Amino acid sequence: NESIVIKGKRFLVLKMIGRGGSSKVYQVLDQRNQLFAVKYVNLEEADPQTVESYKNEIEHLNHLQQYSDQIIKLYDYEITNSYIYMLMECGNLDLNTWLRNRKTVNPLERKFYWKNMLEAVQTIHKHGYLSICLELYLSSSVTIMFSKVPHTQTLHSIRVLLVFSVTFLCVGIVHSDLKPANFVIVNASLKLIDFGIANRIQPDVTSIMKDSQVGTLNYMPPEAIKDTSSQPGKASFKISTKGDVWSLGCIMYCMTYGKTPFQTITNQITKLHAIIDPTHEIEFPDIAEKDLLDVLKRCLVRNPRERISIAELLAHSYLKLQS
Ligand SMILES: CN1CCC(Oc2ccc(-c3[nH]nc4cccc(OCC5CCCCC5)c34)cc2)CC1
Repeated sequence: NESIVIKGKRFLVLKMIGRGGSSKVYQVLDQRNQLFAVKYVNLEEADPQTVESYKNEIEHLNHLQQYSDQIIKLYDYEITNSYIYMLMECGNLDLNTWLRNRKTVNPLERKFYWKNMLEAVQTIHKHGYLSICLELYLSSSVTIMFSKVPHTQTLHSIRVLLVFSVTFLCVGIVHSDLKPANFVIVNASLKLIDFGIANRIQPDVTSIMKDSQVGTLNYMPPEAIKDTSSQPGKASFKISTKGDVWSLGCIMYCMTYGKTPFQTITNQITKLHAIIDPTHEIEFPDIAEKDLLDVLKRCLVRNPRERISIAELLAHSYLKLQS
């Protein structure tokens, strides 16, 4: 077996976990026989935008470590002009594979995984770009308030910061491509492994397209399809945190009914129309857990403004541990 050296530490490669265009994820052992996941990105053929997207993802992942245990741990990383190595926490199984292998889901396990997913997504919404820039703006304006600099200079710099923060307000701080393959089971809880910034990672070559869920429409919110203002590949400001609520609702729908709401529609165009068509009623077969039924119905509301929020979902009676 080959080995990898990251920041002077040697790791033994056990197997490849998954691969994307220019990236691969390996399961490795360190000298103390600790298990890690290493994400390797080959930058030789990567264009500057791709390189930037990876650096962006590392920055985000590094920044979010401190806020929640539901974000995969990033222990170290090494960036050169030709490659990136990210030393991360290794999970047992991604949620997509887990869902495919499980016919029935234990209701308590489902409830626990739901809480983990909500906490992970709330973390990237709360501590994404938006809050960094607001914190910057607020802290700087407070310092200016108490400093002795002449007013004209002060007002000018507040204006600059205001423009800066408003611009960031428009740039999505949401994942906007959530699906089960973005979550991994580590011991008994779910953790988010990427933020939809860098290119997709598929499982190892043996598993074909369907496993990696790359480009699946099954979790896409209606507003992302209707949003004509965004060019392909551009983060559109119309996508809000509510888009992630729709995607999480689709994941939970799958954990409840064994399939996503529009999975039976195989033609991709027909599927897109169904997702945005208000007359296409999503079926909610009756289940014992009435609270869960309510959660699903409130997540899968086509109008993002009427859709339930992450904060309301975390306060929802479904997550109370009475049952
Ligand atoms: C199909 N087969 C795959 C291996 C194994 O499942 C996983 C094990 C570990 C993990 C993982 N841990 N830390 C991880 C840190 C980053 C990325 C990670 O995966 C990336 C990508 C791997 C393919 C599936 C989608 C996620 C990471 C993830 C899947 C068993 C099922």
